[in-house]
Amino acid sequence: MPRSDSDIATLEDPATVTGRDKAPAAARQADDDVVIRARGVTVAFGGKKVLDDLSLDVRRGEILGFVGPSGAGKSVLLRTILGLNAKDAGTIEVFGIDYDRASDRERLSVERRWGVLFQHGALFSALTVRENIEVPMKEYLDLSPKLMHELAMLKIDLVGLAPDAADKYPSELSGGMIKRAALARALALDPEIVFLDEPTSGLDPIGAADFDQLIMTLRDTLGLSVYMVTHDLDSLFQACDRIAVLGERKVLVEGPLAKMLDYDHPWVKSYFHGKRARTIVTNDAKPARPTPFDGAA
Ligand SMILES: Nc1ncnc2c1ncn2[C@@H]1O[C@H](COP(=O)(O)OP(=O)(O)OP(=O)(O)O)[C@@H](O)[C@H]1O
Repeated sequence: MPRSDSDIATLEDPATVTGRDKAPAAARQADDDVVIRARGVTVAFGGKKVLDDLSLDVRRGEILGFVGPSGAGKSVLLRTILGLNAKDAGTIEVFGIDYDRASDRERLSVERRWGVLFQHGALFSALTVRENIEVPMKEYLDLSPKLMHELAMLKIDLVGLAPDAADKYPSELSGGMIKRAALARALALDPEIVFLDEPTSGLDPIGAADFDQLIMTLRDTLGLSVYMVTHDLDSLFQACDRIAVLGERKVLVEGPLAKMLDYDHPWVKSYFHGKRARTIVTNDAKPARPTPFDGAA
C-alpha cells in the first residue's frame, strides 16, 4: 500500500487485523515476543507477483537468517517491511504497529526503533565514519554536537573499531571496517531490531566469523533482534537462532536449523545438504571457519 496522507488512519486494534490475530488473549500475550509479524503479504511489479500471501514472524532477541534463491524476493521483502516498497495485499506489523495504518508520529517512532545495514554498507563517501554515525542522530534526535560526538565514539567502540577510525573516510577503510562502521550507524539510535542485508558478503572467512560473533554478542548483551538476509551458510549454521527460507513467492519453511535439515523440498535439500553445507555439518564439533581464537594456546 503506498504511503500517502490518505493512508494515515488511527491504528486499528491489532487483534482485529488478521484471522490469526483473532486468537484468545492468552495466545496474544505470547505473541508479544514477536517484533515483526507479516501476514498475507503480496507484492507485484507490473502484474508479476514476487511475493504471494507470505507470512513470517521475527521474534524478540533472535537472530533470524533469511535465505532463498537469487531473485526470490529477499530484498523486496526487506524493502517492503521498511515501507520502501508498496504492498498489493497483506499486513506487516512492526512492534505491533501496522506501518501502513500508522500516523506520521507512529511511523517515526517505529523508524527510531530499527536500524538498517544495507548491502555494501551504503556509507556516505563524503562523510567520515563519525559523521556517518551522526546522520541518523541528526535526523531523529535533538542532541548537542558534543553529545552526538560522544555517542558516535561509543558506537565505534561497540562494533570493535579503533577510535582513530572515527575520522577516516569510507575509502580509507577495509571491507570489514566498512561493515562495522555501517553497523555502528545502524546502531546509532539504540534500535531494538537491526536489518542486515548480506552482512558478511565480500569478507574473508575470519572477517566473516568475526562479524557473526559481533552480531551474536550484540544479541546477547543488548537483547537485539536481528533480521539477516544472507547466502552465508556459516552464518546460518553458527549465528542464526532460526532460519526462514523464501521460495515459490512465500516462506517455505521457518524454524531452527534442524527443521531445515529435515525439510523435504528440492531447493532446501540441495542448499542445506549440498557439498558446502556437508563440510560445515561434519565439522560441527569446531567452528567451520577459523576464528581469531583458533591456534591460541
Ligand atoms: N522495483 C522493482 N521493479 C520491478 N521488479 C523488481 C523491483 N525490485 C525487484 N524486482 C524484481 O523482483 C524479483 C526479486 O528481486 P530481489 O532483489 O528481491 O531478489 P533477491 O532474493 O534479493 O535476490 P539476490 O539474492 O540475488 O539478492 C526480481 O525478479 C527483481 O527483478
